[in-house]
Amino acid sequence: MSTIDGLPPLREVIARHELRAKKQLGQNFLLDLNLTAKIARQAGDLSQTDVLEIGPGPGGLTRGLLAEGARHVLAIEKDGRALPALAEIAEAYPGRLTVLHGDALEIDPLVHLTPPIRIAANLPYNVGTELLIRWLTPKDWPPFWQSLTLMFQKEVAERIVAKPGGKAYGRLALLAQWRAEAKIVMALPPEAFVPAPKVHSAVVSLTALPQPRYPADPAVLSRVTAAAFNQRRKMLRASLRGLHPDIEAVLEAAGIPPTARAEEIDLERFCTLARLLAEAPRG
Ligand SMILES: C[S@@+](CC[C@H](N)C(=O)[O-])C[C@H]1O[C@@H](n2cnc3c(N)ncnc32)[C@H](O)[C@@H]1O
Repeated sequence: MSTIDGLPPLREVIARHELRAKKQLGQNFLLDLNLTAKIARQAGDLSQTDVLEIGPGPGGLTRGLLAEGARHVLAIEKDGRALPALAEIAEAYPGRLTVLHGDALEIDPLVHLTPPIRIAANLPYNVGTELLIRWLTPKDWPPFWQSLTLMFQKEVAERIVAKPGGKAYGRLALLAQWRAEAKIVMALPPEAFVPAPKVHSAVVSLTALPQPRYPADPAVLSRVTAAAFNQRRKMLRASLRGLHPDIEAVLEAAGIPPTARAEEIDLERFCTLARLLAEAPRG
């Protein structure tokens, strides 16, 4: 059977390299190359771009990214069993695929990448969320990446793009939307993966904004949103009491009713609150 890139079908690759999915590595593979090419297209024009891919596994998404014209893909994979399959792809795309064997949480990929850089990944959800938070909270902004195209459990994807007023809205939404444009671009049912996970999935696209949507000090904003959402059912005058001796006055100055709860407050008002707290003497 031929495939869109002329390499063997992924089912055959997996069988030949005995890549039985390991649960502890969160392995749910995408084997449909039309689907992986479609995900790769969501990452935008890749022809002049280096792509950082985390967790390539047998290489379904990697092949999608290369077939869609990525200038260079740097793939970091923890499971050594996947390396022979990835080496075959590297051979088919000379000079365009570099594979690093290791834990993406411990490797600094920057030395291997040339800007502009985009990131794409279908990762175990716990690793994905931790990396997302790191990518969204660098020391300086704009970050090293232009866009993130990431597969998440549907419920996590909904938390990233959530607007005020619902259960999904919280720190992750504020963090993502403060300095990036975040949207869900694809929904995938469990059967899209082998083996099928228990949950539905979605691809989230995040494009870095040149500067934050509203000015605020990142550390103060983080402190305010942590305090507000750690006790999300309390009124803000109670949950934020430790941040200022007269928190009610500061809330009112920010246009926030002191009796409101965190999930009712939009990003702009959280940023105003963070600015006022940064100016005011600490309680
Ligand atoms: C959900 S599978 C996806 C594989 C492939 N991208 C696909 O779409 O078919 C997640 C992949 O991430 C790898 N992985 C898990 N934890 C990792 C980590 N900390 N660093 C790098 N890769 C990791 C797994 O071995 C696995 O290959």
